[in-house]
Amino acid sequence: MADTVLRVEDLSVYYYTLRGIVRAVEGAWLEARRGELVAIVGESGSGKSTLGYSLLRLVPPPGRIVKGRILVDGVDLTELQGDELRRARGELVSIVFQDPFTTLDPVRRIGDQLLEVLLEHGVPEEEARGRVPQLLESVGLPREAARAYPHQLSGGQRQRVSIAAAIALEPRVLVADEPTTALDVIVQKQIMDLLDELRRRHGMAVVLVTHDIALAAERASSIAIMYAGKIVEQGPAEEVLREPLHPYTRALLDSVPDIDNPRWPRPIPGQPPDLRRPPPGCRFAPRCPVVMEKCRSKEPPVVSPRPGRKAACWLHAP
Ligand SMILES: Nc1ncnc2c1ncn2[C@@H]1O[C@H](COP(=O)(O)OP(=O)(O)OP(=O)(O)O)[C@@H](O)[C@H]1O
Ligand code: NI
Repeated sequence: MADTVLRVEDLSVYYYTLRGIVRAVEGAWLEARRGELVAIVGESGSGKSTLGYSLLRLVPPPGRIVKGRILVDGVDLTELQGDELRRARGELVSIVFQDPFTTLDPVRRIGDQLLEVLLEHGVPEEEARGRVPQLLESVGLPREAARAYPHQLSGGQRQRVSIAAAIALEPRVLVADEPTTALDVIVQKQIMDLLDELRRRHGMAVVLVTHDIALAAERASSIAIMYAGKIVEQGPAEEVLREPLHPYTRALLDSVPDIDNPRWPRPIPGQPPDLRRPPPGCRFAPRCPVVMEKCRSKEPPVVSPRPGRKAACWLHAP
């Protein structure tokens, strides 16, 4: 599609630990269109953050991208090096973390930190100085916040500053890894509202990494479901939630309390696999209520049984 700004193709990311190779992301695929919010949803340890960091080539050691392509506006990030990569981080794709201190330096004033982001990307000094107050205002902070140190701000205000830093260069894609998990509910809503507003204003795609399917349901236009390192399904949010294609998506939906669903939440039986020794075939096969013989030996292909929807499941494969 013409307005696709992010396309992840066949991406695998492994951690080479002393105790074995953790196949944290395997053959992942993902798409985001201009201005849309894509939520990556999955249980803890399913590889959501690893996938999110990969989009900036920021996988921490001993992690490494072992294969695949990450196309942002047609530029393959996996091929960039040095200065090109540094420029792409910020100008093409940027990230907001759960803990704003990951981005903010506790001993430097907010304004200086934002200024530095602009200067590092070649914005002339005078222009950059003029942009700092605008940036603060665009994230709902007073321009006086420039003189503050991070510890003088509340958690929500600090998250606004890290969002300001992330959008300073107007990236095409903003990855937000559990950006509101550390905040109380009211502030959580304000930060999500801010992300929505910035996304609409700049036409930027937001990739929201979250374990919270209710948050995804409320905010996302598109949902990608991740299980044990694999994207198992992606499609328009309402369709995925109303009529999931993958048995894991259904199990995940049944496992969360839902006021519209009179049934008691049913936890998914069994445990996710050890990613050092994932099962052959479909990784969900050992827990799947509708497993078939071939699921245990052959990896399901990614198919598109309906326009706009994709799933990796033998139920829908020819
Ligand atoms: N630095 C690391 N070294 C080794 N293994 C790692 C490292 N970081 C993550 N992993 C492993 O990679 C897998 C995916 O982890 P990841 O943090 O990406 O999952 P997640 O879906 O973001 O989980 P959570 O919801 O708990 O944040 C897990 O098995 C995890 O133990
Ligand atoms: Ni995570």
